[in-house]
Amino acid sequence: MTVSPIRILLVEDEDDFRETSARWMTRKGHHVLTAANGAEAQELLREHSCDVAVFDLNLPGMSGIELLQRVRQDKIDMEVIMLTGQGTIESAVTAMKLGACDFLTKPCSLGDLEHHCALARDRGKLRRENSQLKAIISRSRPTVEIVHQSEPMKQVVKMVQKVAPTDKPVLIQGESGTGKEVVARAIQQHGSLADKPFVTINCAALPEQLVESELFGHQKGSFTGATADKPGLFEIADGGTLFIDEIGELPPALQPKLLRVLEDGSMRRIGSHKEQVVNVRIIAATNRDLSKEVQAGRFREDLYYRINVLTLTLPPLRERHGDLDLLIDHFLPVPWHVDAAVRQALNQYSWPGNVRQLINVVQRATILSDGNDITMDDLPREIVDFADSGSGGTGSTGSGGDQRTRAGRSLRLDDVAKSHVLHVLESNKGNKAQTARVLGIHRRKLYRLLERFAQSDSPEQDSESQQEAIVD
Ligand SMILES: Nc1ncnc2c1ncn2[C@@H]1O[C@H](COP(=O)(O)OP(=O)(O)OP(=O)(O)O)[C@@H](O)[C@H]1O
Repeated sequence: MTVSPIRILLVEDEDDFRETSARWMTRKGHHVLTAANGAEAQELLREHSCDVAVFDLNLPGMSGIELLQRVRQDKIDMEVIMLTGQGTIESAVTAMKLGACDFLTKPCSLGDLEHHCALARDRGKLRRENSQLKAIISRSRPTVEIVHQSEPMKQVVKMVQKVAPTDKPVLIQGESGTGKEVVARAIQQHGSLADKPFVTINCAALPEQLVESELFGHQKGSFTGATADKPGLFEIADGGTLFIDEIGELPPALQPKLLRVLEDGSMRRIGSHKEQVVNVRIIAATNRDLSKEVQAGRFREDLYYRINVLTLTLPPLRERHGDLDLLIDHFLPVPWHVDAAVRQALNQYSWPGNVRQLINVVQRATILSDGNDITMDDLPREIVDFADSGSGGTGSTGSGGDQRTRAGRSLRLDDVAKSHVLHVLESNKGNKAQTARVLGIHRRKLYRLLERFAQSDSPEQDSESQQEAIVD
C-alpha cells in the first residue's frame, strides 16, 4: 500500500534509529526532518511546518514530554506521536493526556512507524476539517433576534441573559405564537452551549409511541417498524440543549422517564437493557398552565418542580405596548409600507395567534396589495371587523342606553345603505366594477359591503359595526 507523502519531524537521540528511520521514510517518498534533541526540534519548527512529529520520550535535556508541552503552548498545529522504551507506558499515558495522539513502543518496525504516522496525519486532517465545518455552521446559524421594546419583553430579555449561562432546566410559558422557541434559542445562543447541538421536539405534534422513540431512541426489533437501531434525541443532543415544546402534552407514561434523565442523566433506548448517561440541558415550553395540569393529575408534580426551576413567562402580543410597530417594520419587506389606518387597525387587534399570526398577516398583505402600499383592503376580514367595531378603543361601544340608541340609528342607516347599494348593483345588471364606479367606492370596498350585507341576515351580526363600516 502506498501512503501519500507525510511531512514528518523525527526527534530521537539514538543516532542509528534516527538516521535509519529517516532514510527509509525518505525512500518511501515522505519529507523527513530530524533532530537529536528538543532545542534542535524547536529550531526546525520555527522554520518548517509538519503534519506529524515523533518525539522520543527520553531525550537528553528537554524531555519528550516537555517538548510536547512547548509545542502545545506555541499552538503548533501538528499531530504528535510519542516513542517510548519498555516500562515507560505511564509517561506515555501522561503524554497522551497532554495532547499526544498516539504512542509507539521501541523497538518498533519502520513499517509500523510509517503506518502510525499516516494514521496521525489523517486524524489531524479530520480534526481540522471538523473545526472548519463547525466554524462554517456557527457562522451560517442565524443569530436569534428577539424584536422588542415593550417593558414586559425587556424583563423577559433580562431573564434570558440571567438564565443562559447556567445549565439548569428552563420552563417557558406563553400563548401559542408568542415566541417561546425564539426565546429558547436565544437562551442557548447566549450560554456556554452556543456551539453545541440545539435539538427540538414538539410533543403535541407526535403520537405517544413516536414521542418515546424520538426522545429515547429504540433497539432494532423492539416494536413493529423498528427495523434498525435508532438513537433518540437525548443522545443526539448530548452535550447540548434539547428544547421540548408543548411539554404539557407529554404522555403520562413518559413523564417518569423524563424525570430520570433530569435527575441523573440516565436513560435507556426502547427495547434495550443498556443504561446510558447523557448530559443535556432541557428547555421546555408550554402554552398551558402546568400547575393546573398538576392539580388535574395530568402532569407529575415531581417533574413539574424539576422543570420549573427557572421560569419565563412570555406576555401575549396584545399586552406588549410598543412592540407591534417594531414587529411590523421588522417583518415587512422593503419596499412595502403600511398606511396609518392599517397601523392603527393592527395595533388595536387582539392577536390571538400572537407574533406568528402577525407574520402571516404581513406576508399575506404583501401578496394581496396592488402596489407597495398596504391598505385596509389587504387585511384579513377579522382584523378589519375588529377595527370597524372599535373593539380596540377608538369608537368603542358605549354603555347601556347609549348603545341602544346608537344601535337603533345604525340599523336604519344600514338598511338604507344596503338597499341603495343593491339597487345600484341591480340596475348595473350585477356588474360590480360598474356599480363601484357609480357608488364612488373602490371595487374591494364593494365586495366587503356585499359580504357584510350577506351576513346581516344573521341575528348575531353587530349592526353597529356594519353601520360604521358603511359610513367610513
Ligand atoms: N420577539 C420576536 N422577535 C422576532 N420574531 C419573533 C418574536 N416572537 C416570535 N417571533 C417569530 O414568530 C414565530 C412564532 O414564534 P415561536 O415559534 O417561537 O412561538 P411559540 O410560542 O414557540 O409558538 P408555539 O407555542 O405555537 O410553538 C416565529 O416565526 C418566530 O421567529
